[in-house]
Amino acid sequence: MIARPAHPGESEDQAEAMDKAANLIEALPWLSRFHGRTVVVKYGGNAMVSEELRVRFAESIVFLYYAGLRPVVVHGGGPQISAMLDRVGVESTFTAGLRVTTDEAMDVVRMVLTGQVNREIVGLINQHGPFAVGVSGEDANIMQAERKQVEVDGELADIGRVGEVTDVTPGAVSGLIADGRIPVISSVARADDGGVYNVNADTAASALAVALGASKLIMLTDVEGLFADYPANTELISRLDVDELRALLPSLSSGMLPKMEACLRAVEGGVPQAHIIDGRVPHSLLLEVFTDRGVGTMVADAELEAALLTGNGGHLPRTQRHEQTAPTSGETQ
Ligand SMILES: Nc1ncnc2c1ncn2[C@@H]1O[C@H](COP(=O)(O)OP(=O)(O)O)[C@@H](O)[C@H]1O
Ligand SMILES: CC(=O)N[C@@H](CCC(=O)OP(=O)(O)O)C(=O)O
Repeated sequence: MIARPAHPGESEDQAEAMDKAANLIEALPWLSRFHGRTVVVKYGGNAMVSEELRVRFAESIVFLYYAGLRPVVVHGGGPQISAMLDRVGVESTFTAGLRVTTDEAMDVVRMVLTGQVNREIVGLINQHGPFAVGVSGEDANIMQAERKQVEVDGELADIGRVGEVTDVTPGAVSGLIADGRIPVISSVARADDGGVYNVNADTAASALAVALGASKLIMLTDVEGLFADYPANTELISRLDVDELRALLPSLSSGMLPKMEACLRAVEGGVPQAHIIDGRVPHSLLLEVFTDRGVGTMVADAELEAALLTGNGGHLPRTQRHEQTAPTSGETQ
């Protein structure tokens, strides 16, 4: 199928070939900008619900790798954990978008994330070559955590074995990257007392992106991006800066709260761009990295972003491509 009618004197085959070439060459400035850069990709459980999506995701990661970027995958698996908890008859609830994790539930979380989901992602990537190495956030003390305290209606609530990342030791991950591998990391961490903690995968990805000095954090989920006034209004917010995001945070709920907090922390921690994209769209990752329009919601720091793009002939379409700005918090709920 061709994207435009053939010009006079041009065959449909020629028109199709020209379109393909134009699509490829559109990637050139982005290839040059992100060559050799570390990109942390958070793969959410809702974006891995079909075999087709998982296979396409692995292809996108390998494409980034061959294109000269250094992808690091940090994955969740919330729906997969919930399904296993159901199967073994352990109840679980969520508070502020986080799973209340009993000791019993923690065993299941660890088994599903590190033993099942991690293995599957590694296996799919390695269909293309010996690239992916799976690790848990516990390995080599990559992620250390302490028990997280959450405030609910002005009171501190105990949500069990949920970890707040206190420290990231990225050496083992950097070593894998330097060895030409693609690290695939599950969001489980250990605390000083030796206890194992369940870390929200958005939070884990953000902490790793900061510690690795990543150029981008990209989170795949099951919506187009951040909606202005969910669920009443599903108008996509394409771009927002950290001040706009700070103002918006108190109005956010469920899964989007940890996600947007994670974006904020990443950008505050020096990552120039953090994105929420629709993981249900095959290869949305490639559309985000390699096309001028991008997709989803981008949180960016203008100064860091300009520095990231410096040295590329002053061509800054990425700062202009997300034209819509965020509403103020008063407009959102
Ligand atoms: N403002 C919002 N914009 C978009 N999605 C929202 C918003 N508020 C809550 N959500 C919910 O957040 C979900 C994504 O978070 P989550 O289920 O934790 O995904 P993942 O498993 O990918 O981390 C969406 O499916 C949607 O139901
Ligand atoms: C504390 C907490 O909520 N941990 C998450 C970890 C997995 C995760 O974050 O998975 P998604 O990215 O698919 O949501 C959980 O138990 O579901």
